[in-house]
Amino acid sequence: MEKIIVRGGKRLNGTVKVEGAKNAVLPVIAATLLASEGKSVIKDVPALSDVYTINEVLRHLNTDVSFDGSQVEVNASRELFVEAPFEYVRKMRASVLVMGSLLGRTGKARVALPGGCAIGSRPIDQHLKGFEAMGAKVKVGNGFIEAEVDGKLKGAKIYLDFPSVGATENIMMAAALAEGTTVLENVAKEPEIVDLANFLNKMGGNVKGAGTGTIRIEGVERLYGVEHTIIPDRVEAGTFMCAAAITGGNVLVRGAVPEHLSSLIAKMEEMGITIIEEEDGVRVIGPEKLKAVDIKTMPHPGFPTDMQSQMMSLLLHAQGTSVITETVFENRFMHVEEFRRMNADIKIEGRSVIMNGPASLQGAEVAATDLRAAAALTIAGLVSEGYTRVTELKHLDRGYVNFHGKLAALGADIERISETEETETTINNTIVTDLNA
Ligand SMILES: CC(=O)N[C@H]1[C@@H](OP(=O)(O)OP(=O)(O)OC[C@H]2O[C@@H](n3ccc(=O)[nH]c3=O)[C@H](O)[C@@H]2O)O[C@H](CO)[C@@H](O)[C@@H]1O
Ligand SMILES: C=C(OP(=O)(O)O)C(=O)O
Repeated sequence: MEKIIVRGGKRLNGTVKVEGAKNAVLPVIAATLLASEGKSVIKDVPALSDVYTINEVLRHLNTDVSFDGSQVEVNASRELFVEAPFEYVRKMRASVLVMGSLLGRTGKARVALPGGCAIGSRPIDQHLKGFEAMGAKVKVGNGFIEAEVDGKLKGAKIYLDFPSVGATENIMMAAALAEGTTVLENVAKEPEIVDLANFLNKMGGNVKGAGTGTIRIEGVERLYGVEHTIIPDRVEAGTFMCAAAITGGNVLVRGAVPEHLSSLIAKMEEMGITIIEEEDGVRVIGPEKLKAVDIKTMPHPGFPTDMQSQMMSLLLHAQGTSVITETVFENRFMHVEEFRRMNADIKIEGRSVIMNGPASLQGAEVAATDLRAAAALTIAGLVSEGYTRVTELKHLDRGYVNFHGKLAALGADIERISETEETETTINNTIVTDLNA
């Protein structure tokens, strides 16, 4: 097992470059299944475990997929298999995103039921409602969801009960090859939805309105493999912005797109952090003291739930009482107990967390409960007394490429080691005193 060891007290300075967005690349790779002719070439793909998983799912569906660490190429021109088994869906819930493409292209999909996860129960009823409205018969049994349509899916008017990102994407992909027009209302407006729509349109699709509350998809006969570059990861960018700010540092987050980060930037400015939009990214200059603020997570353009735990680290370090209310997922506070292990003054009340800062954070061994918690605990470690060890890094690797390396390049005192290395270091008595501090 590996862990990150970080010693607090260093200011971050310099430039960090963000990768392509995990939450954009996963649906785009799923959408390559729609191309019955030609090869899809996807650029700026981050080397994340989730990308390896979705590539495996596609290979299992009878496509040829190559990945050189930054570019994915998919040839989906052969007849597709239609089943995504539990071994993939268990590893990564976003595997359900192949359902819309499979249904649109072949008229059939069989995907293992995703089940709950550490941040909530995460049902997919809105995805299925959309497929049914387009004429698919949906059956759930033996741990699988099966959807099938006689002939082709038919365009329909679909209203989502909640602007679900995954449901919007899955239905867009299914509708791209349906007969007629689909009008999808109350949809998610995230930048990743716009990236998917751009990809579908390049493939020969006809998708309008992505980024607004209503998306209109005119089904087409056929889609083709094309080249596409993934948008920068706004959550990775936001994570480094928090890391820079908490240390009172001065960091240029290269590739960060300010329009994708407007709610985070607004909150950071309220906290007294200087944000400068530069030509190639966003510069963050942390103040000596951070001001407390309240935050409520919401669908885009509201404050993103995927930045909630990193912001919690920052607010624990701020002067005064802050409240974070989580409205997107019903159980995304598992990291609160881990922050308590670091001496945080923090309590949960219903869907809110109340923090009294500034906490005198202390290094401790803490376990990541999801990918953003892994980053958040590391960020808290940057300003904690002594050493913080973050374990369960399989979560971190789902969403961050070389996280510790990028922080180290900015001046953090941080390394990633295996358990055995720590024992050896301890035996060699190099940092043993500090590690036990
Ligand atoms: C791979 C990817 O892009 N993941 C992102 C995506 O997840 P994901 O697409 O799973 O998130 P959704 O927007 O679908 O989920 C938001 C809320 O809607 C609920 N819901 C969703 C679908 C449904 O059919 N029924 C239902 O009740 C969920 O349980 C959750 O409470 O958007 C989330 C919300 O911004 C982000 O945190 C994730 O990082
Ligand atoms: C919750 C997240 O991702 P996923 O939907 O893939 O679990 C995330 O990226 O923070």
